[in-house]
Amino acid sequence: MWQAGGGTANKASATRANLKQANIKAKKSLGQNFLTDEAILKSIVAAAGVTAADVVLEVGPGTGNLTRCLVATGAQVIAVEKDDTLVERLREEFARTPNIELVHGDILRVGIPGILQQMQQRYEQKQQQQQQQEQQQQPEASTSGRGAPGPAPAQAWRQRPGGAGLGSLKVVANLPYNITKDFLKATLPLGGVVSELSIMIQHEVAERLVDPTPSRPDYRAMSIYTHYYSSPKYRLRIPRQKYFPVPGVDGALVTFRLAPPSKRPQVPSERAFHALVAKAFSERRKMMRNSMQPLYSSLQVEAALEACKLRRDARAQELSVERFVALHWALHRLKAAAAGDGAATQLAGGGESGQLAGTEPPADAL
Ligand SMILES: C[S@@+](CC[C@H](N)C(=O)[O-])C[C@H]1O[C@@H](n2cnc3c(N)ncnc32)[C@H](O)[C@@H]1O
Repeated sequence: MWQAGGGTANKASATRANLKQANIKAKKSLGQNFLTDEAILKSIVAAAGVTAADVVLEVGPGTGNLTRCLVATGAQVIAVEKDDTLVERLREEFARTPNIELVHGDILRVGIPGILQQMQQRYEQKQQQQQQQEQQQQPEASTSGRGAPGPAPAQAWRQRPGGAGLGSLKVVANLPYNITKDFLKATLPLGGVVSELSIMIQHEVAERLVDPTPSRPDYRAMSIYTHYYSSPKYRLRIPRQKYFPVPGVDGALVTFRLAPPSKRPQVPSERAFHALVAKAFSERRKMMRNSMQPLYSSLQVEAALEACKLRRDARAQELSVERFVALHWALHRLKAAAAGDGAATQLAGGGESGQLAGTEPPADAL
């Protein structure tokens, strides 16, 4: 167990000494830069608005510095760690802490829906065990006057508002920088399951993601993706010296309030919409009428731009989320008119069957 850990006391500043004593080297491949400033850790928890009523998912608890602060709020914490050695240490430290569930795994592989499923299974297993215990103890309890045993730890998280975390789950994480984009791509569309993400990301990336102003030199498809699914806010800059080992860049805390599906801009098909945006930005210097094939012909793009009162020579970086939405509808209507109503319904159907064939955004287009 970490010398300075245990209970709710946090000694993040002792991280370096603890790692050295345990002969553990921070792994660059897992983005292991641990936050060592207790005041900043507390500010993060405060900015995330974590209370005892919350269910919180932490990605990458690492040496437990942020985890201890989250646990101390009384919230039910689910912490997912990929590193074999660190997860064992965390298991030792939190063995007797009722409001935390540790999961050994890769968040990008398991995903948040997978984690919630695991929690549900753990809950059901513990419930079964509890029932068996109750049956065994019944004769004794009736003679000694003792009541049934208290709730199993996993039961506590289920009893929170939002049941099994649905709709109210908060994600708080000092994310490894190398998974930021993949994590956001997978998690931003989970509004309705997750209410808010409060995550530490690279300062420059944070500045870029929160600013929805078209024509910035670093305005790109990921900006549209982020603002389509969420309202992001830059909360706090974190100097690089507050981490161990010290990374080459500053960090920043950003909160993303996720929009549930009913509150997002309505489009004929979300996948087709993001494919359109990715394609438009894939050759950002080109006019869109020249960069959209094979999804749309130049003539279709020109007609749609005109219908949206946009210039015929418009480029992707000039368009806001709202204008992309309008363009998507205009293109959809043009295609539908050309193909007839039956095809229009297919095109707009949503879900797997409602997508345009071959329109999956390229992995790095965002
Ligand atoms: C930047 S450190 C943050 C550690 C700690 N939360 C802190 O603030 O000091 C990132 C943590 O995420 C873990 N990690 C890296 N990739 C992961 C993944 N794909 N799934 C889950 N954990 C991951 C690392 O092992 C490391 O513990």
